[in-house]
Amino acid sequence: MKISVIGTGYVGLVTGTCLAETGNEVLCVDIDENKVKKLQKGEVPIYEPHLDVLFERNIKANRLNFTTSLKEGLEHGDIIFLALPTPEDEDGSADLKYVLGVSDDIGKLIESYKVIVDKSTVPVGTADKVKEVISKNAKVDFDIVSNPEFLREGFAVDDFLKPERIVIGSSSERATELMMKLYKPFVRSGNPIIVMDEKSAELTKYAANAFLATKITFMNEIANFCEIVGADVDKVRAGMGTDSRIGKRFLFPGIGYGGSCFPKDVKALYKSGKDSNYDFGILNAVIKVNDFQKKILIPRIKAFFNNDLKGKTFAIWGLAFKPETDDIREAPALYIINELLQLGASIKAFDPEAMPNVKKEFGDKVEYTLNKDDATISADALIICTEWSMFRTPNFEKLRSNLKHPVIFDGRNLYDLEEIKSEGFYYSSIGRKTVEL
Ligand SMILES: NC(=O)C1=CN([C@@H]2O[C@H](COP(=O)(O)OP(=O)(O)OC[C@H]3O[C@@H](n4cnc5c(N)ncnc54)[C@H](O)[C@@H]3O)[C@@H](O)[C@H]2O)C=CC1
Ligand SMILES: O=C(O)[C@H]1O[C@H](OP(=O)(O)OP(=O)(O)OC[C@H]2O[C@@H](n3ccc(=O)[nH]c3=O)[C@H](O)[C@@H]2O)[C@H](O)[C@@H](O)[C@@H]1O
Repeated sequence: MKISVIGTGYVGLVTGTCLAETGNEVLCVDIDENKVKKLQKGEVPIYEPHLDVLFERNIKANRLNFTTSLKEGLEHGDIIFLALPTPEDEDGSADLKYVLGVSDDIGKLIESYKVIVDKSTVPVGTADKVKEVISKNAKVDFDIVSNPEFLREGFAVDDFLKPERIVIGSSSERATELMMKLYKPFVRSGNPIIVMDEKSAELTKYAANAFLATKITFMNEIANFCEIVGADVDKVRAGMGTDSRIGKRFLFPGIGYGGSCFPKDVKALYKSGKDSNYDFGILNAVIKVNDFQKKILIPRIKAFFNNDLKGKTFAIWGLAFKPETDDIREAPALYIINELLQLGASIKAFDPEAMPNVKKEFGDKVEYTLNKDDATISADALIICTEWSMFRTPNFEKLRSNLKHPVIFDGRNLYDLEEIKSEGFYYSSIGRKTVEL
């Protein structure tokens, strides 16, 4: 089939590449000329495991192409995916200017029947708005489909190629049929394509993200309470997660959820509720707790150093909002770095993928090191913000000799308490007893 994807961010690029992989002819459109030039040369602008291999294969097969021309994109595809940003607006709602702006152009440019598929995360009612905007100028038939994307960064290719489910919101038989045909190769494993109305599809996406963010936040509060009463959250997690109604996944406490989606989507759903005179009390609490959790290590670090961080140096391991990505949007590490810099401390940071992105934001205010060990040389303490595998088994002897004090603040609970005690570290983690020196 002939497919166009408008927007070559995370979702657009993965969607375009994976749809080309199943034999479709894909043309991706982006407004960013530099990005398109790089993509045309075969450069993948994001770090995402396995994407490069698929990308190269499909470019070589001439099934995957890029342009800056929306007109060209609309001429090419029978199905047009919108993978445009829906960032947080000032009042917390999802900003629809990209989606509705492109829709307006689509209305003016389409010359034959098209299925316009919204893959961006958008509030309930957006499909109707898109339809209205396109209808203003369109001289031909078109259908709107809401097809939210559930991929996780770091596992995006696998999630797209082998989805647990595909949600299609459509009220047109013709469009639904085309979408079913397009997605057939992706559901060989028997996982379902769930067809519903557009509004339910739009809400499914927000409900899924908000539920997962709530699950994490609930565990963060349980972890905080564990510390107060002397329980161990790892044990509580194991005890809870084995109940299949609860499940083991997304129960890991830490320094708050980050990323390009959970923070903005929870806020957008809360705001949608408010706009409909519904007070999502639970989401309000999730937002507040997560803001608190992101900085939970700061008072501990201050207390350890007698409230005087001026002139102290901290090593930070992990800057990305989670492992296997270079994405730093809403990463807890950024909040911690900001606070520490304001308190007069210096930072030596290491992340296997995200350092160039952090450099764009913090410039030379942060020192970036070539490897994890260099970050710890002469630092007063180590702070762990992202659970990259390479941080799980450090050479503790080297770490002790590099650091000025054998002190670790771990926002991701990487180490066993007994082991770290026998290695002679002060160790503060989340929801577990502090190991004293
Ligand atoms: N990043 C993720 O893991 C996931 C994101 N989503 C949702 O998907 C949507 C897109 O997210 P990302 O891919 O992360 O966005 P992104 O911000 O990484 O990329 C968006 C792309 O759209 C391009 N763009 C902006 N205006 C344009 C225009 N007028 N014409 C053509 N291109 C234009 C930008 O240049 C950029 O390359 C959002 O609604 C997001 O919530 C959904 C699931 C996963
Ligand atoms: O809409 C989106 O963009 C996507 O948002 C999330 O995916 P992603 O943001 O890539 O990352 P997650 O793996 O969900 O992690 C989000 C945050 O939660 C944190 N987290 C996750 C799991 C956990 O147990 N504990 C925890 O603190 C992570 O560290 C990270 O900061 C969802 O998992 C995807 O299904 C969804 O498509």
